[in-house]
Amino acid sequence: MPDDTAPPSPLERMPVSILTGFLGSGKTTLLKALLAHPGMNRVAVIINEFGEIGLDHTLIESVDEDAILLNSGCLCCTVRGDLLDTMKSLYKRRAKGEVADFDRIVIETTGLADPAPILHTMMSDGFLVTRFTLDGVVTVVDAVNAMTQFDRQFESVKQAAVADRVVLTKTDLIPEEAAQAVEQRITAINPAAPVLRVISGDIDPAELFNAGLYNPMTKSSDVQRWLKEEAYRDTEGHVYHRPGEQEAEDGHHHHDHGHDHSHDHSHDHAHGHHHHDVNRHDDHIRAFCLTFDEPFPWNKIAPALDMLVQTHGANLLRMKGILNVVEIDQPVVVHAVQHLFHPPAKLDAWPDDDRRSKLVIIARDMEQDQMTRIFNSYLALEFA
Ligand SMILES: Nc1nc2c(ncn2[C@@H]2O[C@H](COP(=O)(O)OP(=O)(O)OP(=O)(O)O)[C@@H](O)[C@H]2O)c(=O)[nH]1
Repeated sequence: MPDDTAPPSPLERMPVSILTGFLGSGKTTLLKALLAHPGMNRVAVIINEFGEIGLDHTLIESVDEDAILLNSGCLCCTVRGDLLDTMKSLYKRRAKGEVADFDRIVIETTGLADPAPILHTMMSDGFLVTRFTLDGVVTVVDAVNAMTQFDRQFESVKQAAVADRVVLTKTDLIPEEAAQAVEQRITAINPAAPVLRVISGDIDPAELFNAGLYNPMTKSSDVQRWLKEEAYRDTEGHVYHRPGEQEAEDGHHHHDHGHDHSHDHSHDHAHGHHHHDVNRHDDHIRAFCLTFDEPFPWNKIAPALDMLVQTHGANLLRMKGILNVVEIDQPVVVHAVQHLFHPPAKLDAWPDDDRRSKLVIIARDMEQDQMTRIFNSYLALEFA
């Protein structure tokens, strides 16, 4: 009996594109616009969400039922096994004709994801490497917030550094000189990647995809170091913020572990070291969902959200929500990225029977109960 999942010839390997970028940078907006192009109907999308509910799933209205939402945590850490399994199973089901045919996979990572482990997975798993080819990494950078993010969030620097293409969004919201300064900074991090200015996802998919084989040798040296670090971290599990780690004159980290961990991947998930890796990017980051049973009067919810963003914007990395508003028949969707609050938008219909308002928040140094208290106090305020 022929094996219909046998590896194809190298040139027939299926391209996989990684879409990454910091929280709220515009990945979903870009993907939604890309999927509307005629040539993009044979794409399988894998979306990962960070948090209790995958709100993006409801926000990407045009994704068909073959789109896949992994919802068990952050793609680069806890969902890693699932990602491999998902890609394998998708490939096999396609070969058997059980799912719609597709000829490309796009993986949209959570905004907090460190893409390096995903890249490493793609390059080191035997099944994947013989069936898929990593077409390229598209990193979406938000021109409004990029400078602050590069200063404060090392992940955003990593995301820019691994990019094959950088999509610079929201340049419509800042002066030209500011946009150029961001472009220069991205180019300094990643001299090889073209920086494409894209307003609200308006770009031809051909400019982003078919970027050629992903080759770590063409990346800047930092990326190579990170990938090696990832391979090392895979087997050790607790390397990254090791106390006592020294930065040597040659710029490399020295770890005083005294023996080589890089040879053995076989125990990768077999021991307990990975457990504390869950959402470890930053121990100060919390993702949670606030749920509200009763519809909000608009003159309560609008000022409360505004105050939240004004007073806690620096720690409010990302907020998005679906709101049930008394005066409005349709659900209202809100987004905030730190201090930047995007205009609320009405959805045509609720995604399901659940009519509760939900706010998904990714915050730094704020616990859910603290956020709930603050938000409730803002809701209780009387405005003239
Ligand atoms: N003005 C302007 N707004 C944009 C542009 N691109 C995206 N946005 C807005 O930015 C907000 C966040 O965009 P999303 O596409 O949800 O960002 P994301 O990267 O998917 O967010 P996460 O899934 O939370 O990581 C939305 O309100 C978009 O409408 C742009 O080029 N210009």
